Amino acid sequence: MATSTTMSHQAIGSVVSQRPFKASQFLKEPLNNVPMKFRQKRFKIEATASQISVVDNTFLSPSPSKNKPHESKKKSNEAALILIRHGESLWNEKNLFTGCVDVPLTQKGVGEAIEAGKKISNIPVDLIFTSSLIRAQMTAMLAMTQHRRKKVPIILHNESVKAKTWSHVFSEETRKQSIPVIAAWQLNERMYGELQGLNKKETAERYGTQQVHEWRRSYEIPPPKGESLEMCAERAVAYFEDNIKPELASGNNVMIAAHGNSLRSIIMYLDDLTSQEVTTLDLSTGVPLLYIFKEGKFMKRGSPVGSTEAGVYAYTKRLAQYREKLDAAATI
Ligand SMILES: O=C(O)[C@H](O)COP(=O)(O)O
Repeated sequence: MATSTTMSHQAIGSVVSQRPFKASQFLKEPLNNVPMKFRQKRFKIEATASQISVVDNTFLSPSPSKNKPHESKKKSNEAALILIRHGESLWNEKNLFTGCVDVPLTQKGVGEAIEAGKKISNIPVDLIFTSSLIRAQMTAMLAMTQHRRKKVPIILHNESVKAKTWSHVFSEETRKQSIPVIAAWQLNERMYGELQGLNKKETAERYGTQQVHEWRRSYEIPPPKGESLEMCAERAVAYFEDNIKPELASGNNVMIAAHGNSLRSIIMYLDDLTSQEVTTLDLSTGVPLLYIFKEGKFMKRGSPVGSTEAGVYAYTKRLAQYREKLDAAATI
């Protein structure tokens, strides 16, 4: 790995990962299931005895004394996974390379997040993962305002013992009506290096369209002093494997609100795309994608194709039942 790569990862880590975020129950699965391309350079993330899971919170557990909150949960044979790229940001609007610069949504982006929320309003969500960047967090929160289940998304603060203790919720009933939101820097946009803040069109005029296209869409080629998609995948896919997949395997339905490139790397992993195929994968802002995780496999159930909900997703039997329950509750 090039020196600049290592430095860029360290730089990101030192800024945003001062928090404890692992627990023994979520530490790595064997690497056997991880494709070779992600295996070799996988991040080594160690836990200390005092560290806790990203989801180690009593939200999903009836008893705060239990260390493994999910063990008591009835295992389901399938779980929904929703991926959403954030809505338009102020720098998307200005056509600037953004990367890890923390820029909020435009008004259009707010609208896109709300529309995305309408499209997933009948899909169950037990847990939300976002990047540490505000545009992804705004998108997740705005989308959830549209959800028919009306649970309250609550950001977990596990960065220190005090932050965790002071944000504790003491009512089990209230916890049941909440959705834990876990913010993770590993889901951040790729670090765009020395392109951050530059205009995309002007950069293409200066360095050539082909060069800029390779920086933006190739798998291996990093932008100057930034992360290639491959480097972005090292942390985003490792985080997915270590923290999100076990939740899906436990039957928890998960939404991830993140970024064009961190999600491209995760989709490459889910769909088993080659480094060539991923070059043509481009995600629109604010468009949710649905996967079903079943028997260890991810099945893409589609993305919105029209404004009518029936055309949005191919429902599974379980999702259809969830939808029926929401309809029944609405008519009481
Ligand atoms: O960081 C950015 O500039 C965008 O969010 C993603 O940009 P890209 O489409 O150039 O990868």
